[in-house]
Amino acid sequence: MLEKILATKREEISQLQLPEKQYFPKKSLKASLQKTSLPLGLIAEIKQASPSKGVLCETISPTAIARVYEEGGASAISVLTDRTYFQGDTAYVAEVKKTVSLPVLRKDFILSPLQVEETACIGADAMLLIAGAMEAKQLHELYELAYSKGLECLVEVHSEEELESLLAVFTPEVIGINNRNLKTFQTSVSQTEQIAKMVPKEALLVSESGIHTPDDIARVKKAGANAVLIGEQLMRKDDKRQAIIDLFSESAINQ
Ligand SMILES: O=C(O)c1ccccc1NCC(=O)[C@H](O)[C@H](O)COP(=O)(O)O
Repeated sequence: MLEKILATKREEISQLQLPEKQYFPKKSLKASLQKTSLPLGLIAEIKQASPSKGVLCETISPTAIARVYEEGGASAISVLTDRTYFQGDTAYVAEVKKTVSLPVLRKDFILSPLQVEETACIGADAMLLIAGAMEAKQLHELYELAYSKGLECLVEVHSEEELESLLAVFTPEVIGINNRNLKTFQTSVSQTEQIAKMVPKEALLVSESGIHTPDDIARVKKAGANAVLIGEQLMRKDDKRQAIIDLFSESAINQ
């Protein structure tokens, strides 16, 4: 699946024109995740559809969702900007930035320096880089370019091998372990439990995908995660604020 998405993305990049630059106060993803009021940091995701689950919500208001996520205690908002597979939009980033004071992570398949430029133009604070999408050396170049433009990166791995290749080149400040197998689409927090041991202590660790219960959160926290990235579980709920309260119930997580 990742190959199919990346092929579409390469096609889009060949047509990409930079939008007008949007200016917003910068917010640090890493700092915000470190000073959470919840038992661990929460990157709450705005995602209308996905390749694995199809359409999650017929219509969405990214600004209304972002406001509720902020009220619920999220540390950052992840905004899907890919249109083809996730029904996202690059315009959502600025809309969310105008609405909340949290850092905004642009979630897309970033493969080229031009997309890094675009990410800075649309007003994001941070962007995703996927280790499985390119060589570690190329990822490092995009990472350095992003930081030179004031953007932080969430660097995502799906396996021990990917993390090993990455660490041979550099140690990202924020590392995500994605619990979703991109071939089968199955998710399991045991991915985080397995790979977290290899994450250097100086990196901030985010467990991503397939987090649906307080027990999932308790397990990844115990494995060493500093934060979680949650999409579907929140997007499917009408009362997203209550959904955050239910997921992060202290007693369930700390038992
Ligand atoms: O969500 C998918 O189906 C998907 C398929 C292929 C590549 C990426 C995909 N998702 C991107 C994500 O990383 C998730 O949206 C994010 O981690 C949240 O996951 P979830 O809480 O399971 O919605």
